[in-house]
Amino acid sequence: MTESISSQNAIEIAHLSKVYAGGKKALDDVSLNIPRGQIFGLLGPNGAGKSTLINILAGLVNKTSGSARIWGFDIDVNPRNAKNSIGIVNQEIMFDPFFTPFETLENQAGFYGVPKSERLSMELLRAVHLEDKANAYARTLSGGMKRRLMVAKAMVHSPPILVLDEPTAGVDIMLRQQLWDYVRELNAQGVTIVLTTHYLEEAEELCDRIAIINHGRLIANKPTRELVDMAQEKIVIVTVDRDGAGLPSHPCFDKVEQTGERVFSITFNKDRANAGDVLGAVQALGFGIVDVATREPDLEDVFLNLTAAA
Ligand SMILES: Nc1ncnc2c1ncn2[C@@H]1O[C@H](COP(=O)(O)OP(=O)(O)OP(=O)(O)O)[C@@H](O)[C@H]1O
Repeated sequence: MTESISSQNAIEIAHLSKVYAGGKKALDDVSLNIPRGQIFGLLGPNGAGKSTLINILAGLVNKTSGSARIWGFDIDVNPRNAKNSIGIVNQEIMFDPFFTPFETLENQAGFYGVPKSERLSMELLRAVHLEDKANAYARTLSGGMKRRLMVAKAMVHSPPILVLDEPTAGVDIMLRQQLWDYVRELNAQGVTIVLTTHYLEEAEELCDRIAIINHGRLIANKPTRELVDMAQEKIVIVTVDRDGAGLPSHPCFDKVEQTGERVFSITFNKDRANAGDVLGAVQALGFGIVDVATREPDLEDVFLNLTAAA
């Protein structure tokens, strides 16, 4: 494979648009660079366009306009090299149920032209904790096992980029953790990981950088920490010293919720007030404060704010 000389980016997407037959605009002028060596999260609500983007990179959907380069290879000019540079785990589970996991990986390696002596089928099965199922029929595997087999299948040609489209949907928590351990391990070995997930907590924990797509448009693309810091809302939870008909409104409060007996969860905007202002306001309304806790905003808050505003 001719090594690309172009840049430090694993994937470069410029002005990518997709209009499906029937007129649905699934991607609208998306430009996005995914740096090499990262775990990159692509988030967005249902129908935002994430799968369309990934399927264009996989060569499964034709773009309407724009360009994309994978490991420096333009998907139009050099489709074969582009395809060889990426392994994709789709949302749907796709393999022949009559082959064993070992045969499934061997067949896939053959499809990519990997010589027999260079195949890694058993190593891959071991890595995804399926070595004891190597010779079972794939149709007898559980949902979580099938998904892990899909990940192994995407890695048979040792691509420098692994894309996981909702890889943990329907996978229980323990297996999800094992899958992420493997993904982290691959990343530590230098594989660039791109994943879409609905689990914001997971994205926050795993990803170096996160892009958010909404209605086919890119609405954010930042290091995870910066994105989380964008949350404008903060929450103070106060326990007051007496029963009342609830806390009256106050200019400092964006939202007040009673979450327990004498316990109120008060949301405020960190640009307009601080926790001291909020507590002062509670006291000024005639309540004594017995206890205080704060909750930091997380990615879910940012996500909801951004997608609601867009
Ligand atoms: N083959 C198709 N023909 C017409 N419209 C399509 C097709 N595939 C997807 N769409 C539409 O394009 C939009 C984007 O869909 P896409 O599957 O890319 O979103 P997504 O972000 O992956 O959603 P999800 O998280 O639910 O998988 C949706 O409105 C969808 O209905």
